[in-house]
Amino acid sequence: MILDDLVIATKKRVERQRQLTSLSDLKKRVQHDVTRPGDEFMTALGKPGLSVIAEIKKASPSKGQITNSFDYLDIAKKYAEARVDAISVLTEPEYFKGSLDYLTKIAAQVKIPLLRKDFTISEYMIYQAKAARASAILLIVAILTQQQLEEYLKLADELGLAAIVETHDEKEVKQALQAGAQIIGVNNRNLKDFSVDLNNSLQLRKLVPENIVFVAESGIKTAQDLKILTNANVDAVLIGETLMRATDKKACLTNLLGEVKEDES
Ligand SMILES: O=C(O)c1ccccc1NCC(=O)[C@H](O)[C@H](O)COP(=O)(O)O
Repeated sequence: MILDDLVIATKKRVERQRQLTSLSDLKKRVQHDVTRPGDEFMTALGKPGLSVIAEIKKASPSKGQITNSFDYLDIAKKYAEARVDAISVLTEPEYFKGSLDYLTKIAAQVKIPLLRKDFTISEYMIYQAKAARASAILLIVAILTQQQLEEYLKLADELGLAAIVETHDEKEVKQALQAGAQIIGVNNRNLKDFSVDLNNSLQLRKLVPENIVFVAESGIKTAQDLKILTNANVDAVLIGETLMRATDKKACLTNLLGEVKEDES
């Protein structure tokens, strides 16, 4: 499965990075940083009404290269102008053509909570996220043991970072809740065959208590999709490809959110 390949590639990448910057050096870099950007991320996603996390990604395993026009700073500024609630930045280089450097540079210019979207497999990557000025990290249940999930949630909290705990099915939602996740994401993309089904979010929403922030991820393309998810009491949506392919990102967001905003007002 693609997740296995992503984990192997990530382990190799982190090993190479450790040769350049040790974990103890990374820890020193963040030791005096007492900010808690995760709190803003949490507030942004949990506010009344539907919140939007807009994603910045150049490529993906399911779609290959998504766009040739990839001025990530300009895209982040456009998202900020459109008043999205948070931005997700792919930092995985091999399959998504991302970079942690993109996140650091965006954080320096755009004052919106940032999710480091990567395949977190070690505490090293959580310290990296803090040093890069992320507000939140992604923890994918399918690639972690229960013990890792709990330890990484605790470490993220100690560093003032929020965490989206990503799930795909009922069993994983239960694992996320048991680990104490405060934000649960449901990925609508089946990572075995890449098919997308919004019903996955609709079904699993029922298993997540109201006090936990619920994020629907992947395959969101139309205003009707957003309306359905809003009616199902989803707190936030993560939208990638649809926005990356839009030449006018602000107009695309306005169109997507049109009916939802009308209903909220
Ligand atoms: O998108 C993929 O091909 C993919 C494959 C393997 C692991 C993760 C993958 N995608 C990451 C994501 O979760 C999406 O980037 C995110 O949910 C946005 O999805 P979309 O709006 O469909 O671009």
